[in-house]
Amino acid sequence: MVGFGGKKVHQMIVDFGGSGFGQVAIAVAVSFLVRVFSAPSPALSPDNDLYDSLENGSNDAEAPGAGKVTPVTIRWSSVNCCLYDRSTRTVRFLLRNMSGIATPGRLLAIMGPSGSGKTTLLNVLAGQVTASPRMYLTGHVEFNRKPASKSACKFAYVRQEDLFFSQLTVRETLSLATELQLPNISSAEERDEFVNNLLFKLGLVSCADTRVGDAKVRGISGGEKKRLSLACELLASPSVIFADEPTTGLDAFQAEKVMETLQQLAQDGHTVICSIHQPRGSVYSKFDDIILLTEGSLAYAGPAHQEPLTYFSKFGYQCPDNVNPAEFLADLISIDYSSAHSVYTSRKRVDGLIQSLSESLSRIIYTSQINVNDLPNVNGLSNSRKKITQRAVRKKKGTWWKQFRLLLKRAWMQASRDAPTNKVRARMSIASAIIFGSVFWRMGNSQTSVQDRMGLLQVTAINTAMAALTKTIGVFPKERAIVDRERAKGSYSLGPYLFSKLLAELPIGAAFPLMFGTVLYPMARLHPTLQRFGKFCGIITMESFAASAMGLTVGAMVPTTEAAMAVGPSLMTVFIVFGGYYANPENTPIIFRWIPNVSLIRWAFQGLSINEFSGLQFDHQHSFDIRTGEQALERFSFGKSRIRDTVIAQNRILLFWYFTTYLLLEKNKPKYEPLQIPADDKEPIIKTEMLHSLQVEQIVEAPPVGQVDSNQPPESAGGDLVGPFVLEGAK
Ligand SMILES: Nc1ncnc2c1ncn2[C@@H]1O[C@H](COP(=O)(O)OP(=O)(O)OP(=O)(O)O)[C@@H](O)[C@H]1O
Repeated sequence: MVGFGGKKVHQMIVDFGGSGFGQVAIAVAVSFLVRVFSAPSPALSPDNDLYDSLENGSNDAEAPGAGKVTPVTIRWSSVNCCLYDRSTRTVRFLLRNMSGIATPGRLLAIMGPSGSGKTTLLNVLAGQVTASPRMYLTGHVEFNRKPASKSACKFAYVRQEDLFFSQLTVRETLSLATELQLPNISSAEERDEFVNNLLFKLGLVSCADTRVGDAKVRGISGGEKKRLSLACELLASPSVIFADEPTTGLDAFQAEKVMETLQQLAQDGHTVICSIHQPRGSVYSKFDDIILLTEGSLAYAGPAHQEPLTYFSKFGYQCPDNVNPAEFLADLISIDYSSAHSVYTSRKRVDGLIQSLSESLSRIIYTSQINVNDLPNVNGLSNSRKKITQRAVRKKKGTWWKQFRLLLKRAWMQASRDAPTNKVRARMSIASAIIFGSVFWRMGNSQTSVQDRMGLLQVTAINTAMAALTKTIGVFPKERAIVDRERAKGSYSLGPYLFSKLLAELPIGAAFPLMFGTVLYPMARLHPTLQRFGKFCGIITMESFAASAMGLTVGAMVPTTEAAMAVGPSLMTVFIVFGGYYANPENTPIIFRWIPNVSLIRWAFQGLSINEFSGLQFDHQHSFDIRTGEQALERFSFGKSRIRDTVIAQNRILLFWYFTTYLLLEKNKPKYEPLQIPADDKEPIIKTEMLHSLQVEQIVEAPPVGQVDSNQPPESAGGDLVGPFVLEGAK
């Protein structure tokens, strides 16, 4: 049997496990530690096949950091995405009969009004449609003529929301991401050169040493954040780059810079697909191909520039001179909701365009072939990068310790540099100590001081726990989104992440309870010895960490900060009620009697009480008066307890919450909807369970394609259609 601190493990279990909870906590803690200390676990990847295959690598794909860009052509056809609405019992088509192609070396923009399905299409192509029982996805998506589920190519997905650790500089962000994702670049010089090249390529040199920043502290600009997102995604040398509305929220200059970067990446051999709402003229001119979407259907797909204008002019829609083509196209495919008449006419126009395109797509003319040999096969990241990549890069993640070291460094930078948050926490700790100290000013040894002391120790336990809990749930859901993204890339495992987080936050997390104790202790004149003061601070520090760990669990359980803010304090209220002061468990129904054993407030209160009351003498007049601190402890059923019990219990609780966080993060990792192969390409399939609850006529299509008045000129355009699509390979 393994010895632990001079004791046998089984003996410790017996010691801890006086209660059932003790044994369960030991069991989960041991399995947690076993898991955490075991060899690095495989990267966690989303549950879809495409992602799995990307993660596992294949013959075609290079290992991370390989630097070579394998040219990838993406084709998709008959893609339908339906959403079932239980309340109205209708099915809505978010995407209807989508087909298209994206080729290496070209920048494809998906344009359309808000809600037209741009992000949904991008997600389908990236295999990242969030799984939902109400969603159904059918169609074919191929990467280099292999079904997406079987192909293996590396792709990057730059999402609308840029998420970073706000206290790191641009260079530090990239450097740490490089170390985590490309552990085989071991020399610091090589890594620096690699990062410098990325900074140069993405136009981030001028802000390389600026902190990313957040809402509290201004950092780099929105455009620079977007380019930093791109730089982080480029580390893995992706063949395909998806960018969801990369210009949203940026001014015209920044938007242009971002689009210039994407254009450059396309010219370097990547297949670049971005969604964009309504670009200005100079941005539009950078697109090689465009897809126009309206209400989930295709209105145009093919080359950009003049071609769409020529195409629509055949239906009588001429783009006036000096009008931004992107604005003209956006207006053409939008429904005008300003009046009933405008809705009618614009819908008729849009339906006609959709109908015309769906007819012409069945006769697609493949006018050009992309010769992949003409494309640069290395994405221009400099000779050093090529040099680095010529080495066989086999390993995907660093060792457990390397991951731990890097994550610890990052967590420490984030925690120690966050001056605004730390200042607020310090002020709050001191302010609450002053308030409590003023209320319980210089307590004496009278009989009434027994109650005062108990009250003060209880509010101290509650205040410490609430402060730590709210701080954690305020920031963790956002951090979790970053961690989910990084883990999906296979950068690291959960064990080193959680461990490094705990360790990095120890010194700073301990500072605030210490400040609180230093101010409160003399003000309230608690048990006046240095040793008791040390124990007081130790107990509340430990409680603060246990409450933080509980905050992590709440943050991992619910999707947003708002939800966490609702759940966390409610859960804590239960522990407050059973905190040792308000309710005596022996008087509560038997089903609640276990709660005090898991209440971090109760354990803190118990420890603080023992620390305070042991050895105290009280003034007394009557025989029933409390004479000693020990008698006071007896009244609260703490007579036989020791401070050691608190220490053990708080550690047990902390481990329990960390373990639960681990499980929840594993369980709640993003899951994606698989793409079903349609039985009949012409008809979208609807999940059987949806059909069971539907009348056929209740299937609503958005938009109703083909209900067009044949007398109207644009919709009647017939045999002379220009096949707007340029697809590779067919003749
Ligand atoms: N998981 C989902 N559940 C419910 N509705 C959804 C879901 N995904 C997409 N939708 C709906 O599908 C439509 C298309 O959404 P999508 O985000 O693809 O549009 P978009 O063109 O990217 O819009 P925007 O330009 O405003 O970002 C929207 O009406 C959206 O509400």
